[in-house]
Amino acid sequence: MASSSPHWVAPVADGPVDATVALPGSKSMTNRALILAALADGPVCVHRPLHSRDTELMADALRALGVGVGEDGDDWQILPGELAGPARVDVGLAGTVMRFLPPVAALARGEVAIDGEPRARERPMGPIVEALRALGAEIDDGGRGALPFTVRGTGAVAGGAVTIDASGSSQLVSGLLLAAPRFGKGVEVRHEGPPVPSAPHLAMTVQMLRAAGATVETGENLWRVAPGPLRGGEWVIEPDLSNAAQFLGAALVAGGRVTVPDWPGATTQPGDALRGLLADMGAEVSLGPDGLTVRGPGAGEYAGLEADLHEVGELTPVLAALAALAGSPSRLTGIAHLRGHETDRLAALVAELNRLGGDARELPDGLEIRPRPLHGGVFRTYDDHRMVMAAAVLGLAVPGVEVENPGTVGKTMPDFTGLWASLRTSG
Ligand SMILES: O=C(O)C1=C[C@@H](OP(=O)(O)O)[C@@H](O)[C@H](O)C1
Ligand SMILES: C=C(OP(=O)(O)O)C(=O)O
Repeated sequence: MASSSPHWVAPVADGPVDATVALPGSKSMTNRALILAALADGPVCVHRPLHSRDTELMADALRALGVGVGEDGDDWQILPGELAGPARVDVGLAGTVMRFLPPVAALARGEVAIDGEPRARERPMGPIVEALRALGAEIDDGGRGALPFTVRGTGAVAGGAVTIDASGSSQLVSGLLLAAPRFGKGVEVRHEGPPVPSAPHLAMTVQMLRAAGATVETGENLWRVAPGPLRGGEWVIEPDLSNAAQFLGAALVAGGRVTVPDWPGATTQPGDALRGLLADMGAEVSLGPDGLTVRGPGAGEYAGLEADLHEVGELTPVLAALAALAGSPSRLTGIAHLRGHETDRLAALVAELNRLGGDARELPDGLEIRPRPLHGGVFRTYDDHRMVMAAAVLGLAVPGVEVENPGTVGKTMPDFTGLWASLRTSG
């Protein structure tokens, strides 16, 4: 996202925090609900959706294909229609749009041209393009196996069995599964290759498909979706628990308490793992009627983290910031696939932590971070919303952290700086 917004100086905590922070809806659930609604056989209301760049891009993409997406207050009303091109779809830098939309485009009649930001053209796409072709779709990608490409839909996809290597992104599987009830034969996806990351996101896909009425069977590295209707109705989107990381983390860095209300008792969101991860770092974590409460001791007073984050990779940037301010070293592993995220997150985190005087280094599949006294300076964000969030966490304890292009946080949290300011005043 090209932007020249001025730097944001991340506020330093002037004492322990004592805050309750209500979070916007989950990006992952909102964009799944939009896809399932677009393919449903009746109208759908999505309650408490996330309104952010990634979800607006999804809504616009579906509108371009002929789906009615209207606003009713904060809710989204979806009116499925006949899917048709010609259309142009901009995926921005949204992994969920670039992997979930092409299978829907393949169901449309007509041409759908799909492109995104320069970095989107570098993110893993080849396996889903190949899989869609094997399932009967026609896609012209100029042989690149990447964006941009044009899907030439006939109004139907045959479906059937396909084998892919989804080690680069779980979204390659989720995208195929979400549209599969509308494929003639449904789909059987088999993964072959190094392990697929982000297991909770795959569970979310399966759970939401079933909630919409689809028949889904799963095995080891195997997912089967039967052809059949998806029902209209209602979705209630949970708060985005991955975006809770920086707020709950503030309690560790500044000391004090942070509560996130409406924390679900059971969820497929990977952010739920924060309960265990922050407890491992020495936070006091309790889930009760008021939500999830985390109490922490302050920078330097909590432990580093030794964790395999393969299943919860999107938590890494904030956990890395916490690690840099911990009382002992950290080793975060299982996250080689983060090199294909919004930016190469392993390289970006090492570069920016070390620019502030930190001691971080890349491992083949992760990061090793040794706490050191940090100083202020410019923190580059590489069009990555979670780099802004990581910088904010550092800024609580380090004066003068100047965050470049803070507006990029709007990918999933347009009001991030406003909510961050509420940390210091609410309670
Ligand atoms: O399906 C989803 O909603 C997501 C899956 C994960 O992708 P990867 O498996 O590519 O890491 C995650 O990092 C991303 O933020 C959202
Ligand atoms: C990896 C992420 O996003 P995307 O959906 O673009 O893959 C993320 O939000 O951390």
